[in-house]
Amino acid sequence: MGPFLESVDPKFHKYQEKWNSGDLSCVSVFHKFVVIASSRDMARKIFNAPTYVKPCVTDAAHKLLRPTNWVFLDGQAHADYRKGLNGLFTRKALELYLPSLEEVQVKYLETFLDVTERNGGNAVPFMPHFRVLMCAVSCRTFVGKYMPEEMIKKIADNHYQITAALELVNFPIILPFTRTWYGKKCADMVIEEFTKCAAKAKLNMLAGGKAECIMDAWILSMIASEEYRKKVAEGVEIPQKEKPDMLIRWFDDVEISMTVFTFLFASQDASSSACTWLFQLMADRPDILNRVREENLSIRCGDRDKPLTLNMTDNMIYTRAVVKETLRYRPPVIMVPHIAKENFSISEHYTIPKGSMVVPATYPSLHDPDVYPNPETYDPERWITGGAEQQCQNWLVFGTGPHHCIGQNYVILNLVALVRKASMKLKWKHYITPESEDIKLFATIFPRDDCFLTFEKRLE
Ligand code: HEM
Repeated sequence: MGPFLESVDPKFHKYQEKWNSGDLSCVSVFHKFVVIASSRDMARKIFNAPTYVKPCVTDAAHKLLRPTNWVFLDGQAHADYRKGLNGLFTRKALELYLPSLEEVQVKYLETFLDVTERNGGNAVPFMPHFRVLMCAVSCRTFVGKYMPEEMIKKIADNHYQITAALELVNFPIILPFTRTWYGKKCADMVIEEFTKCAAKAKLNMLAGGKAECIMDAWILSMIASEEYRKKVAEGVEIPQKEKPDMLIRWFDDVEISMTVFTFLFASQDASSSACTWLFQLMADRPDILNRVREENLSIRCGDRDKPLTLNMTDNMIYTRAVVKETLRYRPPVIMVPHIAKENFSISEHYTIPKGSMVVPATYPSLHDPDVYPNPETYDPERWITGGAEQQCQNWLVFGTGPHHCIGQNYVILNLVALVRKASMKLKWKHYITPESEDIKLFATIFPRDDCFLTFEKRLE
């Protein structure tokens, strides 16, 4: 029962103890045998062993995301489905979403001023506000303006319940009024909302509307594939250059909704975690924040309101280093649960039994002193003049192998754009408490005190 209670209320230092106990360690939780891999090589072996393991997120995820969801596909079926989604995260696609992303960031950053004012200038925990900001940015990027504004706060709040339902190992059936039960209700609500958005997006794209979000881009790609197939069936000669890059089938509204929901599900906690640490670290290190601000003013020739382009972000060397160092120093996803489909001989001495949960950890690789000297020091410079950029094997922030994070370029863009905008528009102060540096686990990691901040407008 002890390990089960620990998995319901996980403690970061308990995981650290496990990682430090050896490359592989194990624990029995309730009805599951769990193997934890802490070294870089063991973790990579698991991420790259699709014949033996598949991701299982957590027990409850199947119930919440629904068993037919694409993320539970395995092997070739997964690779094929994913190929149809890759186009939604290319440079060309990100360029489409960038103006809306910036617009939402500006709007929600301004609400931070109201929060401080409403609280009489006193610091309050900002983690919940960062969650709303990230939810708003994600929703606009994923489903555009098809979703009413008032739904955003509701979805952010509901998503919190979904995350709460995702203990590593849950009671096997959903009992009424438990966290899993509330989580399932919330997930169903979001899927229903996104289904309505898919229907609206189809109407808009079929009427020749301009693509502004992921749903639009995906539907345009479906339309292009349908038109191509129709022409081929009619015997029309089509030059190779007019053939769509990727031919995909027509997806119904619920399928679109469930897939886009996986993007929200995968991004909401991790992005909120990264955002919270980013604001905390920047407040604690004004020297670094000033450099970010100076870099951005120089790139936009002193015009704080010049719209952002991808070319500009390519030149934000220091700002990108700040984001990468934040993700290394406080990686939002510290482990990625998998399930063993077969007996898996992970080393000469040990075979993981079929049916076990197998959990590669990312944190130890990202804090390996041989690879990132002084790993407990937050030092963006290591990405510029140090050798951090070359240490690809240890960069497990977004996993690796067939299920590596599909949203990584998008989220780095989002964070770069955010810290850049905030550095030019706002000043913020961190009220350090004894728990500010403690790591709290809530699916991802957060400062235990939820980050007490105040914001004021930057006038110069
Ligand atoms: C800081 C933010 C994020 C972090 C740290 C993060 C991290 C991860 C990690 C560690 C995995 C597992 C990779 C593996 O098994 O090898 C993953 C998978 C995934 N992520 Fe992210 N992620 C972030 C943001 C996002 C965003 C914004 C999206 C959506 C746009 C997204 C979509 C996904 C999806 C769909 C998967 C599953 C991919 C598959 O199974 O093929 N993530 N992410």
